[in-house]
Amino acid sequence: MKLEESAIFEKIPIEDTTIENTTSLQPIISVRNLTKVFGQNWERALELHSSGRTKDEIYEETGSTLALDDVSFDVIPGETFVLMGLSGSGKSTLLRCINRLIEPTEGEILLDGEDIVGMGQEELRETRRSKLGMIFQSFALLPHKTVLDNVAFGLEIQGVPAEERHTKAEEVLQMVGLGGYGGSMPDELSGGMKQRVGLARALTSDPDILLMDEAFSALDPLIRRDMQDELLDLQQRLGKTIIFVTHDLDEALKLGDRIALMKDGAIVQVGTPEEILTNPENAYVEKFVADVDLTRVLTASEVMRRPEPVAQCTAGPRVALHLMEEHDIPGIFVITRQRMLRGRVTLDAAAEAVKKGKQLADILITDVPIVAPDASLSDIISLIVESPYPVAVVDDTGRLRGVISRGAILAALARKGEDVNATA
Ligand SMILES: Nc1ncnc2c1ncn2[C@@H]1O[C@H](COP(=O)(O)OP(=O)(O)OP(=O)(O)O)[C@@H](O)[C@H]1O
Repeated sequence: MKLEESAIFEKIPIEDTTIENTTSLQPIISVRNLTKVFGQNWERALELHSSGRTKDEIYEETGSTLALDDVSFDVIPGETFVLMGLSGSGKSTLLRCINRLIEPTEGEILLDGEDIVGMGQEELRETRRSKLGMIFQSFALLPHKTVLDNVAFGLEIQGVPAEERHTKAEEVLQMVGLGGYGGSMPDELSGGMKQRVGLARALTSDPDILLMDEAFSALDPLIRRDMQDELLDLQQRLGKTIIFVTHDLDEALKLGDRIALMKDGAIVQVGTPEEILTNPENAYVEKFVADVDLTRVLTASEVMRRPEPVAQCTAGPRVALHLMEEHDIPGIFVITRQRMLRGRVTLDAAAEAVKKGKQLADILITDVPIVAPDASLSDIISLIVESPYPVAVVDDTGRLRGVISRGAILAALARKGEDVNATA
């Protein structure tokens, strides 16, 4: 009898929580065949490229650098899309082409269907202002202005009156956890706080898209982790589309709904963190992800068993006992009519209850450990190992999504390990 089978449930419609619904949405950004050559001799560089020369050969002959090589991808509204790759792979160039801080050599970048590459200066300025916010690694704060004025600077340039822009700036400072710091000067702040100011500044004009270039790379590891959590939280609250550049795989796996891995100016794979890890499309990706600790990537929802039948708490001990005997299992979870998890009943306790005429409620074990579907395995593994019973995975509306036992963890790790090895 397997421990993970000790839960039976009524058929609960399982809603897939992946981004499957969003794939039918129109992309907010579509990059098509984007190429960037730095240097005068770009036409010759492109000729050499189409005749099969490498980036280094092209540079040797022309002095020009092929920084982006026919890049195409879509970004879906509300997702965090991470551009990841080693130094020099073209991440920053790609990000800066999106707001045209760098002019692409060839290709299209559609923002909500409009090609930013073809825009004139006025239209470009308006698009940048209303749709795009940028956050830099170096914070790029104005040292002689207060935090409030730094945050309000974009609005000041647009001619927004002082009172209105300060009210807005104060509001976004609150949003990033810096309420009350408006009067401080940038050099009075820690690195993490400075980057919060950078984030606030980008949010003042309420852009749809945030472009973040190695935004947390200059921060100490602990502060960096805090900022990543803060960004995930903000993202959940505000639903912005984020394009996030990083060379750090852990950061990419933590923040990305999808990740594009870049090499020599080209995208070598786009996929969810799980896809990149468990299904690397080529040897380069495989090598890139070889040392990843799977427990930090897998979440509770990927390891849990999806529940099948449920015992309602109105059912009584006789029904519970019947279900357990019928399915040859030692225990069941019990839920209310609203599908909230109430607790767990063991076979022995149910038999006892029937004998003594007790009710189901009298024998419920209610301190069943509960974890959230998106909890990482590394955070919950000790809880699961120490729990005498399977742990319940419950979403934030209280719905029981599944159960995890010790065996399920080992099975999931073995499965993922096999998947990774099978592609080797
Ligand atoms: N202004 C420039 N002039 C000439 N070459 C450039 C320029 N900016 C970038 N490059 C070159 O383009 C290529 C891609 O650089 P890019 O900065 O986009 O890479 P990256 O992946 O962001 O790396 P890093 O993390 O080091 O910034 C590199 O070969 C780089 O040397």
